[in-house]
Amino acid sequence: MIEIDGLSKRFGAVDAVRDLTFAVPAGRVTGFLGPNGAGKTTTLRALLGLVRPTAGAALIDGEPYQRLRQPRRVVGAVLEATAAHPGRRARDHLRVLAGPSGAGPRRVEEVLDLVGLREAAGRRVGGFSLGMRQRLGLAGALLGDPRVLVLDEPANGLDPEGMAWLRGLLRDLAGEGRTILVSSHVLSEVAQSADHVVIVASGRLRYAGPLDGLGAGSVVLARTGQAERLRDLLAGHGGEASLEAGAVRVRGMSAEQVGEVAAREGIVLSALSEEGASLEAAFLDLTKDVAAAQPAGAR
Ligand SMILES: Nc1ncnc2c1ncn2[C@@H]1O[C@H](COP(=O)(O)OP(=O)(O)OP(=O)(O)O)[C@@H](O)[C@H]1O
Repeated sequence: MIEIDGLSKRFGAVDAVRDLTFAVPAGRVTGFLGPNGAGKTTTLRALLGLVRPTAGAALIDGEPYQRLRQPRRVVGAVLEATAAHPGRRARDHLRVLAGPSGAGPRRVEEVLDLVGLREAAGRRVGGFSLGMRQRLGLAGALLGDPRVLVLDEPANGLDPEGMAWLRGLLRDLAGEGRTILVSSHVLSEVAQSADHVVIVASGRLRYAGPLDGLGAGSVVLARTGQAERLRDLLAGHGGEASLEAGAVRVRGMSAEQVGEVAAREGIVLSALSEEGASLEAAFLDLTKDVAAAQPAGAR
């Protein structure tokens, strides 16, 4: 179980993460999503004790990373796929890593099998493709057989077959009751394996919950000369309504319900439409103000 509790991190003038709170449940794959610069890597680094929070805490099984007794058995992480020495052979790289995690040579062979690198185990890492380095990083993270897995953009460099393999592996690992947090800036990448998502933008939380709750509820657009009045009425009926160029945009109500409220109140509608919100559209909607809000060169 991972808990991010009121986490903030400031780098000079940049608020990389602002008062972020969410939990990552065990037994599921959780996608950690947000556009570039949203604060995902900073959050993951705080979770692994690599960044000191300005405020708040990032906890694994109730403890900050520094206080875990056997950290490599509790959490496995891949933050950068290129961390291995290029001159070292894949198997040797894992054997060196295995030392501190207490894993023996047999475990090294097991993780090589798990990530599909057995054939390439005797080759130097410098000649590996990005996808192979991702697999090697994952093998290293799995050495200690950790209950919690934290992966930063693990799909980078994987071909479609590699992505399908990764999805299967993550699902299997979650099925064993592990806590799996996977970051990505592309929703479609995690949508097929994650059942839970956390979305951040500009360092702030935008959504945390089940993936199917994200696209749930389509958006209704009602065009009328009395947009402000309709908006206020709909808000009174539990709809989340906002004005948009002579129209009211509504979440949380069907087109039929919006039409009924308008008819009852004698408001004439010139158009009424309902857009089924796709996951991608919901994601873009939740993060849309970011590009405009972020000064050029902030990254
Ligand atoms: N060590 C640092 N020093 C200064 N600023 C930093 C540092 N690390 C991150 N930042 C800034 O904090 C913000 C959040 O960065 P972060 O890398 O956490 O985002 P991200 O969501 O992981 O983005 P990406 O998907 O591009 O990796 C960015 O504006 C970034 O420039």
